[in-house]
Amino acid sequence: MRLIQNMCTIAEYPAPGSAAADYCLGAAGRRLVKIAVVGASGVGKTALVVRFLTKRFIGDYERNAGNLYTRQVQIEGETLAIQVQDTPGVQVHENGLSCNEQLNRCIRWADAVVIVFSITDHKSYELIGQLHQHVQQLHPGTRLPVVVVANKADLLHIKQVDPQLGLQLAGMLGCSFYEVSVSENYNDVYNAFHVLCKEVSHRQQPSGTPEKRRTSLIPRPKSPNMQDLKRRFKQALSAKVRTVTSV
Ligand SMILES: Nc1nc2c(ncn2[C@@H]2O[C@H](COP(=O)(O)OP(=O)(O)OP(=O)(O)O)[C@@H](O)[C@H]2O)c(=O)[nH]1
Repeated sequence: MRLIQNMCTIAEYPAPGSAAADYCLGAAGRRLVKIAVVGASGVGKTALVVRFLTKRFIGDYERNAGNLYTRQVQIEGETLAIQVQDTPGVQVHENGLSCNEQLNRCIRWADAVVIVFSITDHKSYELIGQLHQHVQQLHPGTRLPVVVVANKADLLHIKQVDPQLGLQLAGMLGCSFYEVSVSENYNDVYNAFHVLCKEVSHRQQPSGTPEKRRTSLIPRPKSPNMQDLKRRFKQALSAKVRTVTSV
């Protein structure tokens, strides 16, 4: 991973708000979007992250240790700093999902999550629901933006999951869904991250942002009903005054 260009490996699971976590923000102090990529082992999480960051598909990776990468993206005219946390594959035990503290810390740190499964691995698909639930449990009181990604769409001849099922499940969970082939297509990968960044960016906008202020500066046409009401109110008042003075 050290050879990858255009991004920097910062640290493994930096604590939220730590100096390491903010390192790649740079002096520009850009708004930061933090994304965790989770899923079963071998589904292509590292390949997905690397593809998004470098546009390149690199076939083989050493087993993932959970690296954090950063890049800048343009979202609606604003340059945002994005940190992407790759994570080791989630393990499943008899009594369900097994997420270690590292992974939980990473999910808590994130503003948004990409849940990846492979269409060639039904077990990885079966994890989606539990993973989504786990993510939301670690963010009580908010609904974290999540995108479900079905990877390895190029391997149709050995598929175990119909991508349509992924779409349905994502819909039920209220998530966006992307079917991608990290090895063959960059655009779908980019779109999946882009939609997530956009959602986080919108959520981060405090009220009274430039966007809102700009619109409030545009003079609004006065409601004809209000005008009418005012006119009638004045008429009624002057009639009353006339009545009072005539007594
Ligand atoms: N054919 C094909 N192979 C892919 C695709 N994406 C990833 N792979 C391959 O799948 C294997 C696993 O990819 P990784 O990115 O290491 O998967 P991972 O989810 O990070 O795996 P862990 O680190 O074990 O959690 C590698 O051999 C990749 O080259 C894809 O879209 N198509």
